[in-house]
Amino acid sequence: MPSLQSTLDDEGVADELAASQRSISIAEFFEKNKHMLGFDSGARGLVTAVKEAVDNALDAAEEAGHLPDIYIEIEEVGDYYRLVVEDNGPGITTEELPKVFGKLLYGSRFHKREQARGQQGIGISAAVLYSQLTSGKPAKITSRTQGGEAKYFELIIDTDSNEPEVSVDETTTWDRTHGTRIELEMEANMRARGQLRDYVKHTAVVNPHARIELREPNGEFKAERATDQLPAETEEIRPHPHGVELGTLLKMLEATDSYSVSGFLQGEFTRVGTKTATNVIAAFTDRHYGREMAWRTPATHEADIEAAVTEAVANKGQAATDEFAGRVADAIRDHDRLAHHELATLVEHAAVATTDETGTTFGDTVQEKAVAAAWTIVRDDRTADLYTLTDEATSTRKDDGVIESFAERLAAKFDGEGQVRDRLRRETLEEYVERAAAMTAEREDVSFGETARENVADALWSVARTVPDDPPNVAAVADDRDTASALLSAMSETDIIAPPTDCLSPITADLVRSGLEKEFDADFYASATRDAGVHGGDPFIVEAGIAYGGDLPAEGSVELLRFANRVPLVYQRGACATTDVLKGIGWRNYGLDQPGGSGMPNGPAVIMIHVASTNVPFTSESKDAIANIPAIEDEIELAVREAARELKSYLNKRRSMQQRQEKQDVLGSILPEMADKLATVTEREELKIDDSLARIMNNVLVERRIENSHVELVVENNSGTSASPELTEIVSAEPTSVSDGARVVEMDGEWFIKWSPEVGSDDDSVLQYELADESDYDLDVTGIESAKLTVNT
Ligand SMILES: Nc1ncnc2c1ncn2[C@@H]1O[C@H](COP(=O)(O)OP(=O)(O)OP(=O)(O)O)[C@@H](O)[C@H]1O
Repeated sequence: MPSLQSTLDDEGVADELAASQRSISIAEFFEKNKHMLGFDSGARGLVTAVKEAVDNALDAAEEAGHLPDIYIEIEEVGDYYRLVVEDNGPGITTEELPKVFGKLLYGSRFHKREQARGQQGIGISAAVLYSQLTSGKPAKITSRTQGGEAKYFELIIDTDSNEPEVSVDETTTWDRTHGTRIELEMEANMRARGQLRDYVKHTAVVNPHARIELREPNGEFKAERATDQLPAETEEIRPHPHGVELGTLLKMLEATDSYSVSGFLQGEFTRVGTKTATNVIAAFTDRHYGREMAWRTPATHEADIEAAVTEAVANKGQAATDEFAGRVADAIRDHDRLAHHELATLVEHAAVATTDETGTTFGDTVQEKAVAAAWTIVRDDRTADLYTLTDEATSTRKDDGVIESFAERLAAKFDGEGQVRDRLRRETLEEYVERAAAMTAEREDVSFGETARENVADALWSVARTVPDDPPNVAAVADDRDTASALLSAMSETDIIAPPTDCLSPITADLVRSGLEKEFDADFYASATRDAGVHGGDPFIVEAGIAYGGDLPAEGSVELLRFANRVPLVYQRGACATTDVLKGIGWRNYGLDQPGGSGMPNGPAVIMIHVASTNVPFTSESKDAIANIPAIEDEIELAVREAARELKSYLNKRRSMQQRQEKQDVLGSILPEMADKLATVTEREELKIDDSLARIMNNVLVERRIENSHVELVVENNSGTSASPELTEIVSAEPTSVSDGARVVEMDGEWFIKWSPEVGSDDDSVLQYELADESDYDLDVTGIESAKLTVNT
């Protein structure tokens, strides 16, 4: 077939192409790109549909303050699978229901800054779309709001218009008093049963307040409620100034009712009050207008100032002129440094005071002339000033002559056109320093490196003054990208307290731990919850947990559990920021095996990571993986490292205990033989092995000595630190004369005598009592690791 080009000229091709252009409906687009929404295969499609429906069910129930009660059923019906998900949420009104299920990009959460599982308003309608595309059947929905009648709908999505097409709309009966039931038929298979089970099981782990039941062709799974406590209610918040993008800022500037930037900042952002707004505006003004250099005032030139001001003032009479000039000179002397606008204010005050004193007026023109005359003298000494500033800011190794010529060159830069007020932006100042330094380095054949240049620019900028000009108003900022960009930079460089976290509902470290304990039989658990960070104006919190040892499989790499807003992430583990961060950590430092020193660590461990945010940045609409956002990655790393440090100290301790035990075992087998030999050779009584072993091993030794009715428990501390063991002696007769500090409790004919002595290093403690009758003895010692304890009773 001939190509378009071979049959048509350029214009013809363009016309032909123009004729074939048409807009594409959202539903049509997703129909062709199902994989983006997680519906790329029958196996995966089923998992995604369950996930979307269950996430919505949990969101809805929690939002209405109900403890979620969710029922999931998957059944094979002919060529298709039927999925039913029921919840006890608030139900959906008759007006809303068709749009919720029959229109893509329709939802209640997209514009809210509040933690929720749903974000985009695509999930459930995409499942409806997938079901109708593969089975040709409509979605069947029952919903009932509290006190209302149950409604039954059948609908499909019209992919051309992205609008619901309702075929059945009637009243029905339903045993739930409120909630929603959705029934979808779709082409599917159970090949992803593992992922489906994992999703439901892990959802139960991080949502202990939910009751979830799953029935599928090959079995059942039931997660009963572990707590009646709903997660803390979240509040909607405004964006935080840190991390907002320029496009978003421009949109907000256009939409706001505020006139001033200060009002805008305080009204549209969280954590901005008057003080923070003032700080942001100062930084903004510095960027927008630049700062004014404040020169060291010429202390010895008072006479010159008076003369210059006098000369600038004409026809005001000798006495008034002298008074005015004197006042200006005095005021200048009172300042250590002076910027142009400060000089103008000071001259204005002198003019008013002189008028009060002498009755002669000094108007704007006279004041301007006086300012110009005095300013010439104030800035006249700037080479010396720049010399001192540079000398202080650079290393002492720099030669005086070098600094002098640098200062001269830098001072000359301030002679340029338009430099009347010595007002300049930071970039210009840096450029001046750069050029003067480069020239000095070249001419004097010395080095004037990057750090020295930066230090000099910093020193000069820190003595320069923020100008008093009003910042541009909101409309002016919105109109100009550069100005808006300056405001954005000012917002991000100003210290602002972290956003409130009541919009987030982290699992909390304790529940992360108990979630892991509930799910995995391990020897050790650790968890960490970080403070909130900000990304794109949205706050986020990262939590991490580690389970180690026990029944966890020792072979192969550790298991990673990923969660975002309490939703388990099932697919695309390799594309997730959590995986990348985990791979980048040097796990050998924390006691886990890591072949080659990078990549997933090996060992009997489960690592769980939860990112909670008002807007989790996913890599795609299917919400399978968290994007590589540096601020979030840093927090993931810190959370994981925090938990990993606990793991490390646990493993170190365990290792040293193992070594100790091995040593003790070896000694335990050698010592009796040696003692036996020694006793034979010396013909003396055999040594007490336990005592010697305890001393060699620096153990705490506990011995019972009985003489008639008198019983002693001797605690001998051979270790280098003090010990606080708890001893419980259980006897079958009533003890008397029990030594101080003991608690005696009788239970069913047995007496429990409990001591908690504090025994210093190399010291001992003797605990005693009397027993009139014959008795059994049973001693229990706690508070000391078994490898560091020898009990000889
Ligand atoms: N079971 C339900 N009970 C009550 N309201 C529901 C239920 N399911 C969905 N909704 C409402 O319908 C809206 C659309 O749901 P949908 O799954 O399409 O998007 P979402 O959950 O907001 O976002 P996402 O696309 O990220 O999942 C939700 O925002 C919610 O307001």
